[in-house]
Amino acid sequence: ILGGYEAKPHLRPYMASLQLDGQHVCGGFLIAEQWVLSAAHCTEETDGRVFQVLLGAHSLREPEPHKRLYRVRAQIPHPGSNIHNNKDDLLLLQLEEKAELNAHVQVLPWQREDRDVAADTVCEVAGWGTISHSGRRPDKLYQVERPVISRDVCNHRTRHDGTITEKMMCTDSRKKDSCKGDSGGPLVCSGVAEGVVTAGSRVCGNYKKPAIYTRIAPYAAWIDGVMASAAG
Ligand SMILES: NCc1cccc(Nc2n[nH]c3ncnc(Nc4cccc(O)c4)c23)c1
Repeated sequence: ILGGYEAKPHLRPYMASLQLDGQHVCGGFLIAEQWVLSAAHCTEETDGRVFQVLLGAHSLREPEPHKRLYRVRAQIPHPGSNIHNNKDDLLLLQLEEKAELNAHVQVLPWQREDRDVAADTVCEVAGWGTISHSGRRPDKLYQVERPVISRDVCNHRTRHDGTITEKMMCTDSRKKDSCKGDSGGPLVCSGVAEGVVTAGSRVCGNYKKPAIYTRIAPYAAWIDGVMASAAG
């Protein structure tokens, strides 16, 4: 997160850190007791290894009472996701067991109504991604507020030049922005997850490249289907 600030500990109890060998790779969030939603691009450069999911954390390193690392039973990228574009950039992770819910570990409601969030709506994005252009990685969860910008503005030829589909949304990226390692985290508007951070052009903090999020509502049937089929 660039231009943000340290989050109040455990006020975002849905936040997940997707890790490999104890290293934070991507964000994610709890959408059901045994399911985390993240971004399919997070599995690139992992050469098929399975993540572990850290829940209940504020600090990545320090011991905290409700922090717990979960094994993943299955990683299911959206069938339409690929390495060449940002389309369908979603990843469902089934935990080996149901997460133990408490004040520090909670499910985040996600938007099922497929309607655009109005431009200028201020939403929040949080993560353990880089907090400087030099790539400094925080130990603690950071967050930043960002206004939604319209698809038309985001698709302007000087911005993302028509690549933003109706299954994506954008926020202003001037100075304050998501960045490397924040992919997979939720864009939260009025307490509801509306989008999932996707790296897009990978640029951070440049107003000419607004941040791109995969909208969740268009994928409700896929999410429900995967959770139902793997249940039990
Ligand atoms: N704001 C959009 C967004 C969301 C999520 C991730 C990303 N960026 C990145 N995703 N993956 C990456 N691998 C290497 N470098 C990257 N960006 C980077 C890193 C240091 C300085 C800087 O100015 C930009 C990214 C960008």
